[in-house]
Amino acid sequence: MDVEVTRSQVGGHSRAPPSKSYTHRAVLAAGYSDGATVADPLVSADTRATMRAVEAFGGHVDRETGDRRLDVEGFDGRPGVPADVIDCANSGTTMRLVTACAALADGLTVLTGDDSLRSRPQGPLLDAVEQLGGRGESTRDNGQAPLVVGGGVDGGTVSIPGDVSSQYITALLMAGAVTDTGVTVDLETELKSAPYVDITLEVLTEFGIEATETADGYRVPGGQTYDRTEAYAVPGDFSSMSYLLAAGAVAGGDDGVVVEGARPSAQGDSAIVDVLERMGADVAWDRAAGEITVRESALSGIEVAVDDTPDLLPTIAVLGAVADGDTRIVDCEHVRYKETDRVRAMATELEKLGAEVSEERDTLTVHGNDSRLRGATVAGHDDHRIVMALSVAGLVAEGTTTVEGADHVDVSFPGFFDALYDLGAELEKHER
Ligand SMILES: O=C(O)C1=C[C@@H](OP(=O)(O)O)[C@@H](O)[C@H](O)C1
Ligand SMILES: C=C(OP(=O)(O)O)C(=O)O
Repeated sequence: MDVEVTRSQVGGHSRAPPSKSYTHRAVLAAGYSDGATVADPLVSADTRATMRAVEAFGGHVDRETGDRRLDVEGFDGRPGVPADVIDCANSGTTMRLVTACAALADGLTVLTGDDSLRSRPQGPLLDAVEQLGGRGESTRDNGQAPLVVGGGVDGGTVSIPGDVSSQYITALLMAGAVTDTGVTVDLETELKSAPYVDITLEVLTEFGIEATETADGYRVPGGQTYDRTEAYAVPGDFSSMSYLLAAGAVAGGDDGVVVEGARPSAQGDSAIVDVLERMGADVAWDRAAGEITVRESALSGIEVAVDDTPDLLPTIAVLGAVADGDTRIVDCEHVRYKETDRVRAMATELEKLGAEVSEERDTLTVHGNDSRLRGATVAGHDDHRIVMALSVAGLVAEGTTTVEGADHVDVSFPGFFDALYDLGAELEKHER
């Protein structure tokens, strides 16, 4: 599907979808337990991949209750050996979290995914599994999926880089809790995307699991049991919210956009509020009500480090393309290891819309541009975040912007275009 977005104003209330990161963790934590309910989950292509994995390990996810609740029967600590390969589709989180889980099983698990996921780095996590005495192999011997994992690991100490993906640490902590001796993770380099490990620690606590930060990394004691009696409620997703908030800041008029479901949580991507404020946007977060209001404002370029918030890069790049002066997005090398190289993809596509952009390995600079963005046909790079960010740019670009491959929003925000349309955006979907 392609989507044509015509320059238009937006306004009104919109509800943030539930958090992808919390949903993945809650569904898998429920899988490790003897059963639990996840309330207000995100049901999207990525979280469905994690549900499939829980089922492959011997659990069951009852989706009959619809989008409001998932009743998960667990595989009760140790996963069974799957009867078939596990297809993680486009979801890096699923592949990493499931790799460490599969290392607990007595037999072998084969994990694969789509073209994008089969090109993302898994090597450091496979090494970690081997350091724990398990088997962690890439079938092509290139550190990428398909993977073969197993060996019934029982705990130990691993050294792992912190600057490729925090999901490796999340994976090891979640699996480590049910090993005999626990897992100590020593970080070889500074941790990027650190707030995602905070999300993990929060969810682990909610499922009765103890894990702590140490001087060199993290430690989870073994012999623990995942347990949750009350339904676990998933908060709203700040990465998804960033597109709605950016839409309000660039095209929201005087009334602006109000995003509901913005309850404070461990999500680092709530930094989007601060970024908007620093760029000069009229933005206010009522934390008690869980509502963020943003009105259209003249924006100025700033420097933003995205070491903790990689998923905000496409949104900030679009804000930078509309702002006066340069926006420098620094500390962004790890954003190249996502569904696509998002630094390169945003540079390429914003240039098609008339923005001036320069790219270094660790920095993306969007130069202030007096002339307006102009509508063009842009590629979505089979990446939900690129599609959503470019669609927001389409709200301000002169004329019409066609975003190709727009169906990829299903990965994290299936209702994205409906939400934008309901806010008043002029857009048309075209099946290819
Ligand atoms: O753990 C998570 O839920 C995530 C961690 C981040 O990845 P990295 O840790 O690989 O940067 C983030 O980009 C991804 O969207 C979700
Ligand atoms: C990178 C992302 O997710 P994952 O790593 O789970 O594919 C994302 O949602 O932007």
